[in-house]
Amino acid sequence: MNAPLNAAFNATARPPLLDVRGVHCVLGGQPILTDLNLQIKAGERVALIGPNGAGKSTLFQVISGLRPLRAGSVWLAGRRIDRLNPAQIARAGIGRSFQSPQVFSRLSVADNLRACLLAAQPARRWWLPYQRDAELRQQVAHWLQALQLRDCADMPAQNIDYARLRALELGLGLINRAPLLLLDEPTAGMNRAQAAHMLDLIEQLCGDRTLLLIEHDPDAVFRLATRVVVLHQGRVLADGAPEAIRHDAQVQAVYLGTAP
Ligand SMILES: Nc1ncnc2c1ncn2[C@@H]1O[C@H](COP(=O)(O)OP(=O)(O)OP(=O)(O)O)[C@@H](O)[C@H]1O
Repeated sequence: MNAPLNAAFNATARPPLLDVRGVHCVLGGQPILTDLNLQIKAGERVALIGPNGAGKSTLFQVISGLRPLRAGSVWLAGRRIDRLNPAQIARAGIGRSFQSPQVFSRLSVADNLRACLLAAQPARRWWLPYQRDAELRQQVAHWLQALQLRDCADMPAQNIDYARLRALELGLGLINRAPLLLLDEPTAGMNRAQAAHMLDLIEQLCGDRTLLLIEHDPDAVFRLATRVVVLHQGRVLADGAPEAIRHDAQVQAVYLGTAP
C-alpha cells in the first residue's frame, strides 16, 4: 500500500475517541437514556444541547462512571470503559467539569492545582518534599498564569468568586492532559463578561483536545462547537453542523414545546 493510501486507511481504521453504544440508563424506575448512540472523533468540539430534563447531565454521569448503565457500552479510543470506576475512567483519559464546580474548597487555589499536578505524575520522585520541587512550582505558576488566577493563588478556593472557581475547575480538568474533556455548562450562572472570559479560556487552553460540552447559551455553542447533538427525552433527536441544527424544524419544535 502506498503512503497516502496507508495514511487514509489508518485514519479510517482508528476507532472514535468516544463511542457510546446503545446506552440505556434507568433512574428511580424511569428510563432516562434510551438506546443512545453517540460517536465523537478526536479533535471534534461537540455541543450537547436539549431542553431541561433531556438527559444531558445523566449522559455525562454515565460516561464518567457515576451512573450505572442498564444496557449498552461506552468506549474510549477503542477501550471499553463502562465497567471501570470514576477514578479509572479519569485516568483512562477523560477530564471533566460539573454543573456545580467540584474543587478542594478548603485548599488554596495554588494547592488545588498542586494536588492535581501531583496526581497526574505517578512517576514523580515521591521522596522529594513538594515545596522543594522546582519543576512542580513552575507548573503551578504556569497554570495560575494561564487561568488568570495569580492574584488569588493563596486564597482558599471556597472564598473566590464563582467565575474564578469555574476557571479553577477548568484547569483541574485540563491538568492530566486527558484527550477528552466533558464540560457541563461552563458558562452557567455567569454575566456576559464572565461568560466571554470563560469562552476565551476554553479556546486558549483546550488546544486540539476533543470537547463534549453541555451548553444552553447559543453564543457559546456557536463559538465553540463544530458539531451539535440535540437530546430529547433521552434520545438523540438531531446531530449535525451548528448552522443546520439552528434551522432544524424538529429542534425548534422541541425548544418551543410543540414537539410530540
Ligand atoms: N437520581 C435520579 N433519580 C430519578 N430521576 C432522576 C435522577 N437524576 C435525574 N433524574 C431525572 O432524569 C431526567 C434527566 O435529567 P438530567 O439532569 O440528565 O437532564 P438535563 O438534560 O441535564 O437537564 P438540565 O438541562 O435541566 O440540567 C430528569 O427528568 C431528571 O428529573
